[in-house]
Amino acid sequence: MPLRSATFDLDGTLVDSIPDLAAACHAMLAELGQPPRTDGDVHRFVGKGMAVLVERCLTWDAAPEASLLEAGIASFRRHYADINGRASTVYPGVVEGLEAFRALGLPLGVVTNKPAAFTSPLLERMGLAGYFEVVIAGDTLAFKKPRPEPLLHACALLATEPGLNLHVGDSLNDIESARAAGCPVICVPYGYNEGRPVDSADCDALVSDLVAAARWAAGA
Ligand SMILES: O=C(O)COP(=O)(O)O
Repeated sequence: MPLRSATFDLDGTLVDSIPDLAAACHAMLAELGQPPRTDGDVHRFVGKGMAVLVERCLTWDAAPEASLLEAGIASFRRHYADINGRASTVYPGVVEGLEAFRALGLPLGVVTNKPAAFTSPLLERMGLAGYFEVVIAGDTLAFKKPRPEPLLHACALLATEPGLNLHVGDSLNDIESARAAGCPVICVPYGYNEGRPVDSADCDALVSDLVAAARWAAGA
């Protein structure tokens, strides 16, 4: 059966947001007088939403105290609101790929673990907002990827069945969420997978970029 819609992960799939996420982490840690992290650490820590990113930055021998974590989240929010989109870039092939998906007549959505307060501003600043009919952020629902709910909600809003919605992501969070929701899922290899290379065995296909993803969708 031909596909009826497609959804996309944001960080690591559409946009390389590590420079801004890392800058906000550096500013937060400095403000709280905590040991610094490298950009490489932040690259490994991104994936399960903002609170987990901050918690991982603050975890050395043990998890941070609740009050420190709370202060870290508040500080990160303030800094990232300022920085979000400044040094982030759209990956090569994304605009051409989204145009190709659109040419297939598929309505498109974003399903990200990024909080809503940062998702729409980033899509706007990157010039991508107009491609998407539906945006499900990390705090739109009570559950994030790898739970299936965000993708199921996107499918309902896109008026499609999960089995006919292709999800395109960069990580095991995307793959597990799609598998649990019953969506076909393909991955790009250039994003963030919490420090591991994404494995072609786990998804329906590993494609070099979104142009190749649209070619795969056309043949599905
Ligand atoms: O905010 C995160 O942790 C990751 O966001 P993503 O789901 O767009 O990769």
